[in-house]
Amino acid sequence: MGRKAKFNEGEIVKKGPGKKAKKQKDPVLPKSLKAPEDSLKQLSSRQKKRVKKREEKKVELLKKRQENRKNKKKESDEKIPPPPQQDSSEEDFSEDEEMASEDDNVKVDNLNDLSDSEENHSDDSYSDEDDLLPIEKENIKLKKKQALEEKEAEAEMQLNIANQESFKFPTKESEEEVKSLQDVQQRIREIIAVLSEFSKLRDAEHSRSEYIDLLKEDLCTYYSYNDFLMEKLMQLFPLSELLEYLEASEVQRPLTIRTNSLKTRRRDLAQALINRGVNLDPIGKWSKVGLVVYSSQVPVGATPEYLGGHYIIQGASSFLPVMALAPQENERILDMSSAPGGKASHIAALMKNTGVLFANDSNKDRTKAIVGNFHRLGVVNSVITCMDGRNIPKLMKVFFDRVLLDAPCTGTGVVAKDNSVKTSKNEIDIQRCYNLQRQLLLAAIDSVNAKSPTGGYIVYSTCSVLLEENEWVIDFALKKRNVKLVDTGLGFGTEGFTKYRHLRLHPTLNLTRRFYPHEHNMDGFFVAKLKKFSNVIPTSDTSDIAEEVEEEIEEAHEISLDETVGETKSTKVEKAKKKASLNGFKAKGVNGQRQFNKKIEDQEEPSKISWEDVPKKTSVKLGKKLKTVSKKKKIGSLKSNKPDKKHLKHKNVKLVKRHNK
Ligand SMILES: C[S@@+](CC[C@H](N)C(=O)[O-])C[C@H]1O[C@@H](n2cnc3c(N)ncnc32)[C@H](O)[C@@H]1O
Repeated sequence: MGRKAKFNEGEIVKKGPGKKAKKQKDPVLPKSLKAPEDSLKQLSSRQKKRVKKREEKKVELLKKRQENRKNKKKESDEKIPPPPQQDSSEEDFSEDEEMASEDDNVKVDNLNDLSDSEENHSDDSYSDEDDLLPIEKENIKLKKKQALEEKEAEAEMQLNIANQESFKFPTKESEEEVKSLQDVQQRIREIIAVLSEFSKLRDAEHSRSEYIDLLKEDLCTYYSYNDFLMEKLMQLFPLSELLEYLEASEVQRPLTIRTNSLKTRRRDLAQALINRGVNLDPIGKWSKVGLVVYSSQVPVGATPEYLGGHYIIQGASSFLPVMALAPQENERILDMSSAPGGKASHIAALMKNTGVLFANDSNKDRTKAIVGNFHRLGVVNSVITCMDGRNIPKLMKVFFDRVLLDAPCTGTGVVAKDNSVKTSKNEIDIQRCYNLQRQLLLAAIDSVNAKSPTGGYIVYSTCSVLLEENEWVIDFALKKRNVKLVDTGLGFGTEGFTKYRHLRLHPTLNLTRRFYPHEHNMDGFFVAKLKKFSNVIPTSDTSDIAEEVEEEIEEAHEISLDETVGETKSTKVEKAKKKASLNGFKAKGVNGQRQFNKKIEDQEEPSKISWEDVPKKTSVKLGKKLKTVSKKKKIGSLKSNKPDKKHLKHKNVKLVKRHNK
């Protein structure tokens, strides 16, 4: 293929021109790429001088070495007579010695020339830099800059450490001094630094809780939260993350819109809005309908596209519960608390206006907003109702394929939108919320048909970050109804809590998802997806594994008291306990948990439960306490995920057994 280039022209002896070669000359390397014949020609006058200097030095060095060698030989010839025979190793040794002495000389020379060589070195680097490409020069500059920055950072860190060490716990007098916000911020950092290495940096006179109280006080001052909410947040997040969360909550989330797929496609909508001077992008890979708006020359809530119902302004987090619900065409779906209809219209779009969508809200005024939005967005498969969601199962029990409960909540996840949340919430508000949320969730579950061929799902969501309104509500439902948690299918989000301080929640709560402003650039949000596996509502005396465990222990105890069987009391009880632990429950703690559950169930009206009420470990005591255990059985179950039938079957077996005995 083609002619071969001959870059080694000098070496090749031509055998004679070929046919082609006669017509055309062989290709040769262009002059610009060829190595310069006389490299000195290319050097500047300064470089030439330096090269000359180096050459001279080399020659001098060589001369010195030769002289040294000659002198040595002379000395050795005069002093030591040559040995008659030398073996090779000795020869090597003398040679080594010679080499070493030579090296020493060189070293001495080098040492003498140190200042010189340093000069040379800098000269060399200078000349090297001269030869470098611009990009390489830039690289060197960048490296120098980086090194400088590292040095500065190190110095700053040392300064911080020095500051940390000098942090003094404030006295009452110093506390009274008026401080700027900057001072408060600085002290927040200092306290966090002390808390991170408490044993080393603490003031021995002050306890950890004193430091934490001081930190809480400063955080409340700096971020304008009330004491109650700040304490809740401090319990939720590790300190380092807490600061990130608080900072992110100060900033509004990006403006996002959802394409109404009933009327247009995202691509067409984006083009139309770009033409109007809207700077936007797809929201992310996780949504096919979301767009994030960076800037706009027109009000996004008043464009012809908006008025024509091609999109709705909706926070990114609001997409999530509907995506988790995954509505199907021709289903019967209920949005239990749907005003102003943002999520409900998304559900209608995914149903492609088929089936029936019940959009309910207890607030009459707010339902008007649902009507308006549905008109604008072209939702035609809906029935808008205004009733207390808790009453829906009375009218439509086991009726829906899917239910969304986007529950009323404290809104602690959306402080960036509504600053008043920071200071307006207290314990009573939270209790009021979670009591209503629990009742609504049970009603939502009771409205769903477990036998739905396509569904049987309930999605629960809130825009709160508090555990009491999220995992705790779900944990309650898991105990009260025949539902189990399933994957939300969202593919991202932080796992829900299964442990919180000394509270232990159902292990599957890790399937729920939390969303945070500092992690996901969304409002604080919670999503859980439940699957109903039986339409039977467990009654209060329906038992569960934990109860069975207690029964077994009780039974064993009764038997041992009767002394009808050969086995001793202790062995019977031990056997039962073993069986219990095999069932996955420890006998210890069950009773305590039960008492705690009862307290929750009794809370129809808001009342104060502090986390300290949660029992850590309460052992089931045998003997006198047995009566109390059996009384409590009537109150409720610890976990009612088991279908009733199975349980009753089990009970029957047990009754027969007892009868036989
Ligand atoms: C978080 S908002 C719902 C937002 C709505 N899902 C959306 O995306 O547009 C909670 C709603 O619950 C309603 N609500 C409060 N108590 C209710 C109850 N007992 N039954 C039904 N809805 C209730 C409120 O009126 C409020 O509109």
